[in-house]
Amino acid sequence: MPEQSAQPSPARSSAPYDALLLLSFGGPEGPDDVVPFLENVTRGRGIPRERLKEVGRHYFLFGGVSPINEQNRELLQALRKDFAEHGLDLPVYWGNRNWAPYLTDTLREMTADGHRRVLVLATSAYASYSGCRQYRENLADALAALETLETGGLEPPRVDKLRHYFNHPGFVRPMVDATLAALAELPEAVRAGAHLAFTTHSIPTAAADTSGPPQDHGDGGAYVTQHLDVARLIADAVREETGVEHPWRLVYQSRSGAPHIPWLEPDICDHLEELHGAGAPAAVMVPIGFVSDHMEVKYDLDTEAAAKAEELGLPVARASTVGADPRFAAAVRDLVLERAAAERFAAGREAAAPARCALGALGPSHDLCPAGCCPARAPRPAAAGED
Ligand SMILES: CC1=C(CCC(=O)O)c2cc3nc(cc4[nH]c(cc5[nH]c(cc1n2)c(C)c5CCC(=O)O)c(CCC(=O)O)c4C)C(CCC(=O)O)=C3C
Ligand SMILES: [Fe+2]
Repeated sequence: MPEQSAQPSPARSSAPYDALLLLSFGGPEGPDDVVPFLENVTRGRGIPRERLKEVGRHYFLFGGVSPINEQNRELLQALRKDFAEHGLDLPVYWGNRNWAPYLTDTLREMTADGHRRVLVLATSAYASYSGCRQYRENLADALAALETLETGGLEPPRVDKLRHYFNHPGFVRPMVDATLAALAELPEAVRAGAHLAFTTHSIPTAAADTSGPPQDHGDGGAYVTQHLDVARLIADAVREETGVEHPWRLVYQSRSGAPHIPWLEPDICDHLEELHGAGAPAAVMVPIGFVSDHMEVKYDLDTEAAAKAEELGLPVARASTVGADPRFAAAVRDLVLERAAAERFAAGREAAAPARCALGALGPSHDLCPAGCCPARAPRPAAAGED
């Protein structure tokens, strides 16, 4: 049998989907963008003014430019390249929640281009209100806005969201390599004793406890459980590779909100202090909570936490994020084909349910967020879920 054919085999078809939307946070691209961007992010969410000034300062330190948009452009190219090389004929668009190109504009363009079934890849790998439902709420808002906008009389497309990919090997393996590379940056004398500090965005403990489907609620919810699973997977893989058992812990960064509201702890800076106090010779910071090296990584880790480590005299290195790694692009292709096959199976157009790739103890995440998944404090319409 010939290996190649002009048409992708049914197993490699993305039908019924006709486009992929890369949906991200967005970030400012110059000094004049910073304040309007922060207004977009915080609209109606009561972030203290002091915190906003502080966050604005972080952006101004970098000329008002967040690295996130450039990284999404790179990911877009990586996805298009991977799809083209594997005969997957699926156009890829890009839209953001908080900055241009805005989600609503991109969805309008997709509608005008005739797309009827759109699959969404969010640049957030885990469950939580901020990392999942808020993206779904913004999708619902954008779809509602399309109804009142000039779309040439076209109905907005039907939108589905890819499942959480925190435990997909194409997300985990690049982080294993990045952790090994960061360990290699440390002076040899302290390398074997280095602690691994896996970091993610702190969120209110109330939001963590209600993250994921209702059966996962409580005790940090799916958010903490999923991060712990990824951290353990990376620590295990590093031990296998180096033969060294590096002590590790999941810690948090980038907290905001009022001081009297409990958020996930410890903060990375406090953790570095504690490590130093306990005689740890070095640490590697591994930002598993983020898909790319955006501002949270460049400022909160590379600037603030690095300064703390310097002050302590603790050697640290920081592992890079997955970004536009070709293995991640391939993982997205795998997830697209899996979801497309699942939709065809559900519609009775495919004989078997697709295989679903996942590492670790938790198994593949759900396709459709069930009712009560990562609830908002004030319920709002959200797309691509059961409620
Ligand atoms: C879980 C999570 C992720 C990871 C998942 C994902 O990637 O989505 C994430 C990503 C990001 N967060 C980002 C920026 C900001 N997040 C803020 C505020 C907040 N984030 C929260 C959580 C998360 N955030 C929360 C609970 C808040 C407070 C309340 C609220 O506002 O909901 C604020 C307001 C000021 C502040 O409070 O710091 C800003 C400016 C950027 C862009 C960076 C760039 O420009 O390079 C990115 C990728
Ligand atoms: Fe954030």
